[in-house]
Amino acid sequence: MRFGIVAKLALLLALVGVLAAGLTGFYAYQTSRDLLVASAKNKLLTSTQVLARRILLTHEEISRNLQVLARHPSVVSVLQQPNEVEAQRLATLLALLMDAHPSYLQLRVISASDHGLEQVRVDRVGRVALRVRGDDLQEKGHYPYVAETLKLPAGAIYLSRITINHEGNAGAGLDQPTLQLAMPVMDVQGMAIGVVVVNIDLNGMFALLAADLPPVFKLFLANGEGDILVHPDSSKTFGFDKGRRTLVQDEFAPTLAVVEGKQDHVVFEAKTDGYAADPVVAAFIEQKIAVASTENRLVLGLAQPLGQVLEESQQLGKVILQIVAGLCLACVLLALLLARAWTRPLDAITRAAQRFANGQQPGELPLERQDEIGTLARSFHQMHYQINQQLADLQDNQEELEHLAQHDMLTDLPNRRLFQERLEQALAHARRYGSQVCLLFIDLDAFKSINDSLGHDVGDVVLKTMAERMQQMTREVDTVARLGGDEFVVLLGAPAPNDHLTVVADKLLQGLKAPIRVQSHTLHVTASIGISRFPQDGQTASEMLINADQAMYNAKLAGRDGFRFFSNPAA
Ligand SMILES: Nc1nc2c(ncn2[C@@H]2O[C@H](COP(=O)(O)OP(=O)(O)OP(=O)(O)O)[C@@H](O)[C@H]2O)c(=O)[nH]1
Repeated sequence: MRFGIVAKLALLLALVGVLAAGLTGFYAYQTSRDLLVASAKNKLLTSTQVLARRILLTHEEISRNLQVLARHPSVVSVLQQPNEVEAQRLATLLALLMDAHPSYLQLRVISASDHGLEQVRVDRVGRVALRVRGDDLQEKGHYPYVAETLKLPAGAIYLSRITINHEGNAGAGLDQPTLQLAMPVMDVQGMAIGVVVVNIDLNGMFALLAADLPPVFKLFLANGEGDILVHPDSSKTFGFDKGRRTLVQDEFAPTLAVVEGKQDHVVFEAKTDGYAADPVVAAFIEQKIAVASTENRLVLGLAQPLGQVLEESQQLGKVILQIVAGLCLACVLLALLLARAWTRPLDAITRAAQRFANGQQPGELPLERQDEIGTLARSFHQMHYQINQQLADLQDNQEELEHLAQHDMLTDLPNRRLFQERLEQALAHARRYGSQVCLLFIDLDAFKSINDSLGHDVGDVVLKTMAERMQQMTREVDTVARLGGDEFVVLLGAPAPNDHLTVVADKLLQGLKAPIRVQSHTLHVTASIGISRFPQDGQTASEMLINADQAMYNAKLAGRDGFRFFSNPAA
């Protein structure tokens, strides 16, 4: 039972501790996880915005280059009066520009006349830019980047759709994701006489733009309708080129709001469709490009596997788990110690109660405590005191009862019952050791007349006085008893020869008849004594008493105020 309370209390405290530690750990882990995801989303959004800004800057740079070319005298000259010297100078310039910009696949100066004949064209072949000459130059007037650009005002930029380039003379850009930017070239009258066109290697450009992004960041690009143009899984790009559209909003549903222009950005956690096994955290933004074209919106996104984002939280989780385990252990130990400390005073009270139940002293109790345990201890102490007190009273009462059962109420002398016991003991002792027992039977003379003449109260005083005198005149080892009425007996504790007995009886007679003053009366009360001795006058207690009584009766017959020895008539 005692262990039960300790165990239960310890279990309860340990449970509370473990629960608190566990919940704290769980919320710490959950909060760190949420913070990491939120931080990853922020980082992704910022990186996507930086990337979009770079695209804008790249676009502006290309525009500036086209503007430089569109106004370049060599370009105007070649378009107005084609000549080889100027064409070669221009080709060299274009080659230099391509060397400086690795994402430029092709730079061309195309005439507005001659069905849009390519006047000067430089293609990228491997790592070098080479001029294309003669019959390899083609008529491009029917291509939108020529026809549409020629309609633009001076300095305006044409931006093509981003597509897979299937143009016959695309060179290195053939079957590659490409976009074309073009600008009209004006003569002094402001008439468009040709265009300058640059073909951009989309993959190359994005590889450069995204070069300093963390490798775990995956790049996504879609056009304004959501057609995926750049994707970690290249099979999902340019679906429209293969006759089936692959849309970014199909892969990441939250991007629909951006594609539809309802939001300029979204950040979310989502399951991917195959290129990564785990869910990802992603940020997508809309990037507008200031050109007169249907292709003036891009949807740009970056994604990072959630597992990689949470790597740090996994580490933290392990540390938290270790801390929680340590805390739990500490809680259990602390709970045990506390439970033991708290129940120790209760143990002391329980032990005290057990000792008390076994009749021992209860021992120390925590009486000085001011709490409920102290109250319990003090109550127990009080209860212990009262029970002891009652036991003592009971003992006293029992002793008193025993005394009453064995003593005469009036004189407080041993009564007949106690006297009988003592006489039997004395006889047994005498039988064993061959010693003597002497019994003096004393009866007051004419006591009845005192009662009758002076009243019972006076008679009582006489009886008490006689009893006191008998006790005073006998020794401690002797027993004086009142058998009833005015009959007393004296059992001598030590054997005495007959002459000594005579002295004792005489002394008693003399002592008893001394005057007694009661109220206004002076009484002279005598007594008669009969003596019986063991072994000669009787063998049993009743024989001894009867024979002493007989002897006393003889003393009465002889005139009272005297004593007689029992004389066996058969002897
Ligand atoms: N006051 C008083 N009287 C008692 C008590 N017990 C008995 N007596 C009386 O004691 C008297 C005893 O008288 P007895 O011994 O028979 O007669 P007696 O007058 O002494 O005459 P003898 O014995 O022949 O001398 C009776 O009257 C009883 O009523 C008692 O406790 N108190």
